[in-house]
Amino acid sequence: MPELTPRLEIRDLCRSFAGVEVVRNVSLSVMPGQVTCLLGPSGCGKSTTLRMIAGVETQDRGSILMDGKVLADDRQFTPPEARRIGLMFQDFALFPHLSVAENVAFGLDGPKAQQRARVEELLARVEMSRHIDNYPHHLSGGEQQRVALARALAPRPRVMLMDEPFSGLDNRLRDEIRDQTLDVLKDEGTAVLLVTHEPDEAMRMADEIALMRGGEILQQGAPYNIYNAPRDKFAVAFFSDINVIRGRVQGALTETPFGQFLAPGVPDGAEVEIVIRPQHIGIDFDREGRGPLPTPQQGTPARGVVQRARFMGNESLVEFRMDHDGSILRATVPNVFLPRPGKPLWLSIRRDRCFVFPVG
Ligand SMILES: Nc1ncnc2c1ncn2[C@@H]1O[C@H](COP(=O)(O)OP(=O)(O)OP(=O)(O)O)[C@@H](O)[C@H]1O
Repeated sequence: MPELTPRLEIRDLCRSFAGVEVVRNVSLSVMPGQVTCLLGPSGCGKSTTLRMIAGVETQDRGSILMDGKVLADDRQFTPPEARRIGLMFQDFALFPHLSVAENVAFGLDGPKAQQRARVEELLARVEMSRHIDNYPHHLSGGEQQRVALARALAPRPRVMLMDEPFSGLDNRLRDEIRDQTLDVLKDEGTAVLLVTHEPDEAMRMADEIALMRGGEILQQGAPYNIYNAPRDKFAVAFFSDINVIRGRVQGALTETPFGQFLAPGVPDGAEVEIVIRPQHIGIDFDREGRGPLPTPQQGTPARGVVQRARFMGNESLVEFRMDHDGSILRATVPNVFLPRPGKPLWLSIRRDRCFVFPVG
């Protein structure tokens, strides 16, 4: 039988500071063993949401449940230490005067031998057994982070809350520690709510992403769905650079220099924005002033002149000034191709990879 009760559920959580509502009707649930990322720009209310779940901040309205039981609502309040929630924050430092083993055992009670067994088990999981008797100042940042993970997991929390836990680590190390952390969390079956402002981190870690803006959840779903079926321009732009082409709708279609785009359900005369990621703009050569023939998949190509081309390693980012209106469009192309400024090329837009949104 699948487990149907969410490990963590929050319903209509609200919180204001000085009359400004910074978290508005936030609802989500996390199943055991699932990682949900609260993703959004700085100040959108992610940490406040996490703090309310941890119990270090109280909500104005809404409820927080664990395994179907109320932890906090307008009548009840379970104190933080009784919530069985683990915390891992970027600046959640280890205790400097305690050894690695003592740090990990800090939240444990029960017989010493049992505590020691749990400490050894977790340190082995995070590959830190050889540092068991060392002190935090002997460890690198990544090693400290692994011990912090072991410490947070030691009392077997039902839910783990993580606020930008990897942002103090350099890029290469961060990927490694993220993957390892994820493996350990999955093994333990903990439900994880992770706050980040980095889309790459959310895509890498999350089973579900809750994209936040201005205190509200704008869109929630599997990373694949959020990336490929974004609700609006903000949701597209949060994950990558975007190009925007404007058009006006007539008969559920909008006419542009790149051909027609479908705009189903948009009334005649309304303005739409066609949003396209740089990697989904196709490029073709100029053949004496002519480009490739139109196709249903790519529409009509339009000509632009290379303004700048930057080599980025795996790909090059090429900036074009379009002949038809002087606007700038950006395309990424495989790094084998680095066109010179001044070169005319033809750009086309993949119909299955662009998004058409009504303006306003
Ligand atoms: N204790 C507080 N008193 C007053 N305002 C607060 C308090 N805590 C948070 N805020 C405000 O609430 C808003 C949301 O803050 P929050 O820290 O939740 O955002 P965030 O999305 O986590 O951002 P960041 O990634 O920068 O931490 C911000 O405008 C912040 O200044």
